Amino acid sequence: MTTPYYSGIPPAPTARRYPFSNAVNHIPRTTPPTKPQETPDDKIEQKQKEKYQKIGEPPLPRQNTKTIPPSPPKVIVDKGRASKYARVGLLGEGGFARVYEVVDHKHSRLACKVVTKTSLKTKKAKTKLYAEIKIHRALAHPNVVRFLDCFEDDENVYMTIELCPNGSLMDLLRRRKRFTEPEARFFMVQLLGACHYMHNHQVIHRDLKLGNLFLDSNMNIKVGDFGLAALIESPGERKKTICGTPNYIAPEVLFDTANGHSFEVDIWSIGVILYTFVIGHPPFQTKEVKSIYKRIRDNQYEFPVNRDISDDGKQLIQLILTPDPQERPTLHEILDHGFFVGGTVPLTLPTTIHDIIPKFDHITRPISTANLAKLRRLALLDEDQVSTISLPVANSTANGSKMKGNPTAALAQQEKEFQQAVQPGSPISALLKSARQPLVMGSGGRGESPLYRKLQAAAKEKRSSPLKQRTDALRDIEEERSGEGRGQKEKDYEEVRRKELEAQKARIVAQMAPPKAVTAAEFVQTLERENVDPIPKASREPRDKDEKEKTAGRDDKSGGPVLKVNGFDAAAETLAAALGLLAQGECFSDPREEAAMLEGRVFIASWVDYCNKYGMGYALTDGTVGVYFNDSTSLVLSPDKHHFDFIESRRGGSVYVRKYYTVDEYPDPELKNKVYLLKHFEGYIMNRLFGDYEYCFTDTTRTKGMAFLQKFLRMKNVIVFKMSNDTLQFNFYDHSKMILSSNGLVVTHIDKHYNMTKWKLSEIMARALGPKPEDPDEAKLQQRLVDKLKYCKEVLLSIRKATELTANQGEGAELKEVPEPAIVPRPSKRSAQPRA
Ligand SMILES: Nc1ncnc2c1ncn2[C@@H]1O[C@H](COP(=O)(O)OP(=O)(O)OP(=O)(O)O)[C@@H](O)[C@H]1O
Repeated sequence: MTTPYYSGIPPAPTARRYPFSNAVNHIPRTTPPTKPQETPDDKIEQKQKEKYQKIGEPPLPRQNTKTIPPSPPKVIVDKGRASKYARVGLLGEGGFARVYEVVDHKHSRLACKVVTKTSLKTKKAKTKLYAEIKIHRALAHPNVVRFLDCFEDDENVYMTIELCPNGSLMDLLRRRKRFTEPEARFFMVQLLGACHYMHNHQVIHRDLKLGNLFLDSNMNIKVGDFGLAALIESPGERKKTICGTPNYIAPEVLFDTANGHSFEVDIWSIGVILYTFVIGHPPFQTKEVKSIYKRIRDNQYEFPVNRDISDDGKQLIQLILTPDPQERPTLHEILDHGFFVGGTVPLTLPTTIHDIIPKFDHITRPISTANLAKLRRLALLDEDQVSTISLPVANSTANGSKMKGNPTAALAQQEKEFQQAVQPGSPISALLKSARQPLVMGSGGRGESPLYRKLQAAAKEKRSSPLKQRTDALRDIEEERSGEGRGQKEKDYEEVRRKELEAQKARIVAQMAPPKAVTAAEFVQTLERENVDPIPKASREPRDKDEKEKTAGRDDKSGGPVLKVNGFDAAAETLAAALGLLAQGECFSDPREEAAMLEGRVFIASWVDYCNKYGMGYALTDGTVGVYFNDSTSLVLSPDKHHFDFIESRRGGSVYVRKYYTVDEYPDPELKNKVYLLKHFEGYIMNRLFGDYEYCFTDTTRTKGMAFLQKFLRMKNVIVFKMSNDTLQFNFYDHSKMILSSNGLVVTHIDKHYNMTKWKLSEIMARALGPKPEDPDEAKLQQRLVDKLKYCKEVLLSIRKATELTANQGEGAELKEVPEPAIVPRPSKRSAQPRA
């Protein structure tokens, strides 16, 4: 960590984020002007720039000179292909482009990068665009943002690319502060896979950083932004351009300009990224760019003592952040490090990691080993083919004809076209035409570079591996070459995910469910046949004095704490306050919201109403299954299916007493029938109702104190559940749901297609007060959220009124006479049947 490899004073920071001068082999090596770009480092750099300007030092790498471009048309038309894209929302903005979500004629959601033609006047801007199209469109890997097409109209150039709806890892890190090591392993394997693919195809990314790692809908990494990427044309070729983002730049880029740099710069950035994942900020970060460079030169960084990082993790970071590029580990050496092979590796990550620190206690060592192997395969890490002539995909010209002649002639032709296309005044169409030509490389590959040798050695090792493994790999490579590979990989990925989830579900069901899934009618028949009449209609007599004393307020196997119940009032008041302010044009806010956002994960995922005989059964999102029996007692089975809590309400539902047992051992024989029913409910719900929703997970760490249903109430448009965790859930009969947690401060909305969004109440109110979103879907959702909140408030106020009227009449299903609120959010198009 403190071994300086480069000596001397760091050069004046003339390092500019050249987008392209060395990015493609046949592009001129002139120094383009600086490029405006937004990154998390910009603030620091801007300040630093001002300072340098005052003291007469050279400018910093990038400048912020942003102008707001006009919006592209609502319907973007690719005249050449007669395709249309409806613009539905702005995803983000860089220094170079604005990125929109668009929908094509097949209703596929894509991202569309829009660059205004007015910003493409300079040779530098044209060069960057050329590089981005040329290199990016030639790459096809499951962990690289897919480049789809590019076209122009009078105002703009458009690049359609794969949509990454979960933002970038920088956004995620900002929310989460840092990631757990299992998450870091998952992300790293995918990043290593993408990098392995790029390097095998002679591409150096040169700007790997959290802001350029995007997340698809399944939280898989997709490397994007190839504006600084470069091709290594001939063996041992070194790049000389100083480029990158300060925190992530390798020392040889800054301090060894004479020798230049190569693939190892990406490996350095991977080390910075790993450190950032687990520590929460980049290793060399300081307020001033100059001191970042100094720290990079001196290899000066440390592991904060208050961060819990494994020895393997530390060691791997130290190995990667080796100043001498030749000493850095290869991508495979990184993967084979103990950090990966000895640690917990999840196969997938849930989208809930945006807000919640995931737990991986259920992943055993053998599962981790299997997951790592699967992840490696899915990231194509075990394929070592080295491309020396041309990249795949770009094998036809813009007009569809095949590239003819030898590579040298083709290269010369491209160079000529490029030179003409980037001249000031030359039309953008000429640039695009040239950029869409297949990417042609000089012959020779990377035969003499150390990295190439290492890759060859790895490939040789692979060739000597067992026949089947080799055959599988070859088959995959074949698929990839035939153009179906990528689709197939994605299918494989989905398949693995599906199988994993099915296996998980099967494991749970196998433990407790009856051997055969029963239909609702069979279920009732079975109980009748076996003469089970487990639920006394009247509440059970209170336990004897001794038992009460033994159990009340205790938190051990036989007795639990007395729980106090909050009514519906708190949420009603919160909503009334927020909506009242909204009516007056003012915005609601509450300082507790931030912390409250971490709550609200556990709610009802599925339910079944057998109140005509036994009670209400339900499964929670964390894997808990409960039954709220007609006698107002409840049994809740833990997600590990081995423990249960028995809960009785006292004093008309104002307190609850909870006792903890295991399904094999409980003292009260009277519980036998209820446990029997609980198991049946569990089998029924898990087999037939419980879905593979993104918001569901299995919290096997919770073996007692599970959340439980306290009250429920059916109304014309909705069934309302009140949970013990201060959550109120409104399930509308069109299958949409509103979940109010932390007494209404956090609102979770699930639409009828099971898409979940989670909001602070103040966020919804602020949006309602702001301008109407351009995106019609977003505007619709915004209105719907406010309407539904109004409805929920009316329901809660009605309940309060009814409760006052029927005071002392009991709880839960007894509250039948609640008047229907006057306003109804949206009439249900489907039949008013609950899910059961
Ligand atoms: N494929 C994508 N899916 C979803 N959002 C994206 C995608 N690509 C980019 N974005 C969003 O758009 C923003 C700008 O994109 P990007 O960084 O590629 O633009 P740029 O102008 O080329 O950047 P730079 O200034 O680094 O050159 C990103 O920060 C991200 O929020």
